[in-house]
Amino acid sequence: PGTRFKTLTLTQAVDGLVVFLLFVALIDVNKSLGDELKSTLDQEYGRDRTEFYLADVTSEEDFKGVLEKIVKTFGRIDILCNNAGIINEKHWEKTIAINLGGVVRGTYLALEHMKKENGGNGGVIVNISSMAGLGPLPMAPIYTATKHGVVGFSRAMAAVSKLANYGVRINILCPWFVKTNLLSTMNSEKHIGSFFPLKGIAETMMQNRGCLEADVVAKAFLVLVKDESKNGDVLMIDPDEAVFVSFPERAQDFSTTPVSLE
Ligand SMILES: NC(=O)C1=CN([C@@H]2O[C@H](COP(=O)(O)OP(=O)(O)OC[C@H]3O[C@@H](n4cnc5c(N)ncnc54)[C@H](O)[C@@H]3O)[C@@H](O)[C@H]2O)C=CC1
Ligand SMILES: CCCCCC(=O)CC\C=C/C=C/C=C/[C@@H](O)[C@@H](O)CCCC(=O)O
Repeated sequence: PGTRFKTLTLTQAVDGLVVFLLFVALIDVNKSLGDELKSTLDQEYGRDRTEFYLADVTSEEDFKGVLEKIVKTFGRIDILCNNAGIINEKHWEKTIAINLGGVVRGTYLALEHMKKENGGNGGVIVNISSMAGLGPLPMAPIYTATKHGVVGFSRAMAAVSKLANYGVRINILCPWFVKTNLLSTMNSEKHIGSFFPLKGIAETMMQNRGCLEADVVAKAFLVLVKDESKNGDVLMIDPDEAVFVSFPERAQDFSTTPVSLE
């Protein structure tokens, strides 16, 4: 949902994905972006390989209805990518509703169709977080919070799926800065609000280490889709490497410094 890379980069980005899959459903709240993307993919792969569905991931009715339409038409959901995301530190409730609420909703709704106890075929869900989901970005505390939430929620749901034998793997992708429309919103006070004076931090990070192309992110996505040993795994990708992140098994296993409460 909100699975949207720039038209050119999406064609490159999901090259392997569309070839790999029988059918790709594109879900987005932006009709013009969705129609444009479908048109590009039709030219690349033929008119019967993708379909665009207009939906707002913050709407239970929209999202539920679209997934039901997709399952009715194609019989199943094998892979879901919860990708919709924005940066808006001013209207932070909207950011939470999309970046975290949309991922929760998409995960729960898809599991109803995918989990084996419901007669589903199992499959894999990949939730798109960010490296800001692993370490705070000072210019975007709400964005940071939503991306940390995506990591925590998805890791917990992966444990649920394993314990409940859903047959659905749930993994997390944490990219560095990527050349997409989202980055343009970083430079506007309208989106960053009172943290706008700190935007130089992100600019310096990009100057020092560059930006990823969307097709590289898509290759990392396919690792999480194809490696059936991965469930609850967090793949971090930056301009130098793609690495699986290790977390302590328990909260108390983090490196700690004792404090006397006397
Ligand atoms: N661009 C970057 O530097 C990075 C992006 N990400 C994450 O990647 C994901 C994709 O973002 P990008 O492709 O970079 O940005 P983008 O702005 O190009 O794509 C986001 C898509 O989500 C859609 N969307 C927004 N609100 C929606 C809603 N309520 N319902 C349905 N669709 C909605 C937009 O219409 C757009 O097509 C986001 O979750 C973002 O946080 C993670 C790390 C870095
Ligand atoms: C608000 C902009 C979000 C843009 C889209 C992204 O999700 C990009 C995230 C990319 C990298 C995030 C890295 C975070 C690193 C933190 O652990 C910390 O190292 C940042 C410290 C920044 C500083 O003070 O130098």
